[in-house]
Amino acid sequence: MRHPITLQTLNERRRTGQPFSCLTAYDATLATLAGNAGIEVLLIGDSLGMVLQGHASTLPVTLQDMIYHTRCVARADTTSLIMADLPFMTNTTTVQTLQAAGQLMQAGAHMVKLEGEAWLAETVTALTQRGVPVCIHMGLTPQSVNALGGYRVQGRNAQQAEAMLEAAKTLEQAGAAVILLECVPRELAGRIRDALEVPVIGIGAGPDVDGQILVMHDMLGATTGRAPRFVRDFMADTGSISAAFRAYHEAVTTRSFPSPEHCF
Ligand SMILES: Nc1nc(=O)c2c([nH]1)NC[C@@H]1CN(c3ccc(C(=O)N[C@@H](CCC(=O)O)C(=O)O)cc3)CN21
Ligand SMILES: CC(C)C(=O)C(=O)O
Ligand SMILES: [Mg+2]
Repeated sequence: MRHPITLQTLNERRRTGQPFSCLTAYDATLATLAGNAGIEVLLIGDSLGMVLQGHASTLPVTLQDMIYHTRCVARADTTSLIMADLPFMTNTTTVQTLQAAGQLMQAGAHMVKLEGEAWLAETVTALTQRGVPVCIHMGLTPQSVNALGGYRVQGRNAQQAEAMLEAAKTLEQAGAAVILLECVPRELAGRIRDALEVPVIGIGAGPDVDGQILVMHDMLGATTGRAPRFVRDFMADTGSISAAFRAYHEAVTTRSFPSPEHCF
């Protein structure tokens, strides 16, 4: 029997300096192929609002949408760790967040991911106390695209960088099991990683973190419009979906992805 990937696996990878790979997945077939290629973490991302549903942002995605896709991925024949995003505005109170997270866990997630910063500390503790491991998504948080004024790199000035570092420490103290950093300067991501004990996953955050994640469609070359700078098309030099997944896993675990052109 194959051993499942757990939080303990990710902690061990962090401790031994062996990066792990993560990918979004929204359906059972591609989740199975990604798991077979060795991808350690499968995220049911609310990016599905854009890549599956055709919306211009992730805001229209509902909890029911996330539950449906989590069920689909959870039926995959895989030992990967399954993480599910809490969609926009399902975190207005701690009670609401607990209920929404409970539904995602019952749909088959092993942990949940929430976008936000230090103001989430109390909610993180409440989830953790009830047996729901939490990943906090910081930096560019796409559910706040209207407040941020676009999909822009975050933490570029010293004051913002210090605030993000302090928030990450607060959230770790509150019980966060994993931190995910999106679109932050490479140097800041490395500093945050070194200040924490939990695994740090990056997307557009450079190589000095413990894991990497991409949206599956992007790494298969299926981006419509201009791809973000941090994307590499692994289909271009492989030619099959399974080979692209294997190439991505290999590039992440050997730290050949991301390279400087994918960083800020
Ligand atoms: N297909 C897809 N890929 C993603 O990575 C993704 C989604 N959809 N949907 C939800 C969010 C939106 N994301 C995005 C979208 C665009 C940029 C982007 O174009 N960023 C600029 C940075 C500009 C700057 O401040 O320097 C870039 O050039 O990469 C980044 C993240 C990440 N997520
Ligand atoms: C880009 C990743 C980190 C995400 O949150 C998503 O796919 O929704
Ligand atoms: Mg998301």
